[in-house]
Amino acid sequence: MATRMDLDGQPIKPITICMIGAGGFIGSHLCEKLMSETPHKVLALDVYNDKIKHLLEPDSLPWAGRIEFHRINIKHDSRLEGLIKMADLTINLAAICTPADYNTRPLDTIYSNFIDALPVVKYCSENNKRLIHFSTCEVYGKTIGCFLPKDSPLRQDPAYYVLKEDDSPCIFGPIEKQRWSYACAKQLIERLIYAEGAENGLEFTIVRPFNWIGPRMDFIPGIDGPSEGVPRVLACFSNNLLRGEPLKLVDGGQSQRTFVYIKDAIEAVLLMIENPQRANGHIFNVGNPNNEVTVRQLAEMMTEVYSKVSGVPALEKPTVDVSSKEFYGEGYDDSDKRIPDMTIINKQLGWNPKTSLWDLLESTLTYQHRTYAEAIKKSMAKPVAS
Ligand SMILES: NC(=O)c1ccc[n+]([C@@H]2O[C@H](COP(=O)([O-])OP(=O)(O)OC[C@H]3O[C@@H](n4cnc5c(N)ncnc54)[C@H](O)[C@@H]3O)[C@@H](O)[C@H]2O)c1
Ligand SMILES: O=c1ccn([C@@H]2O[C@H](COP(=O)(O)OP(=O)(O)O[C@H]3OC[C@@H](O)[C@H](O)[C@H]3O)[C@@H](O)[C@H]2O)c(=O)[nH]1
Repeated sequence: MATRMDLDGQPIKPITICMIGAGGFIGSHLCEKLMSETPHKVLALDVYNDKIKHLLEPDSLPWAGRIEFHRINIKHDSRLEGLIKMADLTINLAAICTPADYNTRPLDTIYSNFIDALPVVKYCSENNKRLIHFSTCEVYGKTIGCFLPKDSPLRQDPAYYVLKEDDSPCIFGPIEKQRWSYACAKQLIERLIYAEGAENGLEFTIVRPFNWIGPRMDFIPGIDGPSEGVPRVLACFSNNLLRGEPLKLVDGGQSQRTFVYIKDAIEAVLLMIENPQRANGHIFNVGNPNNEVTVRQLAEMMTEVYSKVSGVPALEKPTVDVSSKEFYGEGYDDSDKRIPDMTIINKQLGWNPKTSLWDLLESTLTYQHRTYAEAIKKSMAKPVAS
């Protein structure tokens, strides 16, 4: 492998990375990238490893010996500090991060996103280890614009909706809207990491992902996850399409999101890993401001793309409305609009997303169809036990 150079033309030394939550959606793509394109070593920590099995076996893989899986629940495992000490850099991805859990399992959500992340921050700070922590775009909460009258022309002004790391406020709903338990826990851990940097010199980078999507995201209920489970929107809509059911639009599907292809976003993370002098002390939005749609438009586009890649004609009525109370239960609330400002990541790392929403849906839904269509067909053919 040729020596890799950083953005300042300096050779990059191979490092050891302790990756917590390496078996999840983002972790699996990051491990794949690090193994196939870099000389770095990964200590992969998670309670599951299904999504990285293809990187761990067999022993003949070109990167054998550079990735080690440790089945660890960071809530209670004394091996955590030792593994952080063995590494040059820790990346913490571990979290409960599906909205269906925020209002129905608020305690688990708060513990997972704040309490369980505390020892990781502490061990990094005490042992002078660099930390890349995964936060979320949800820390911005709602836009200022959504509080303006519906017909206010200011709603069209980017100053009222574009989300900037060093400028935008974090606006959450009332405590009884437990949806915000996740955003609030993430905000507090960000503040703690920032304070460790300010008071104790911790070298940190905080990542705020804006709806990264692609293959291996979450699970398909009843196939590789619980039948009653509610994953994030990509997997919910994929599941509906695979089963030939209408896609459920929560509260009319009016909320807006920007989606970025996981493979584009992983490039940004690699730049952070390999350019510490440019990434340390920063909070980065990582998203694609050009890929904005309402959830309704996302449903329509996914329906069209799925029909193209699978050859299965779309339903006459491809969507159905459902209330958030019915779909998520009491205490749900929503972010209205999420457009990332890209100034800081552009300036520090020169990163820009590349893939259009149509293209990323085409490759992702091709993957979903290939991976799940047969299994769904079989499961639907089975008689239901009475
Ligand atoms: N995917 C996105 O668009 C997105 C958006 C915003 C924020 N994030 C953040 O990025 C991170 C990764 O997200 P993801 O999409 O890969 O989610 P994911 O659920 O696929 O991955 C999280 C992984 O952490 C592991 N984990 C959770 N608790 C653990 C524990 N106690 N001990 C060990 N492992 C544990 C899980 O088993 C899982 O494999 C999360 O912190 C999430 O909040 C993701
Ligand atoms: O079947 C569905 C699922 C979801 N939705 C809607 O689709 C939108 C997106 O839902 P997602 O499940 O992807 O989750 P959100 O974008 O709201 O939050 C996510 O954002 C950033 C991360 O921190 C987390 O991964 C998650 O909190 C929401 O408005 C939701 O109400 C539907 O209309 N139908």
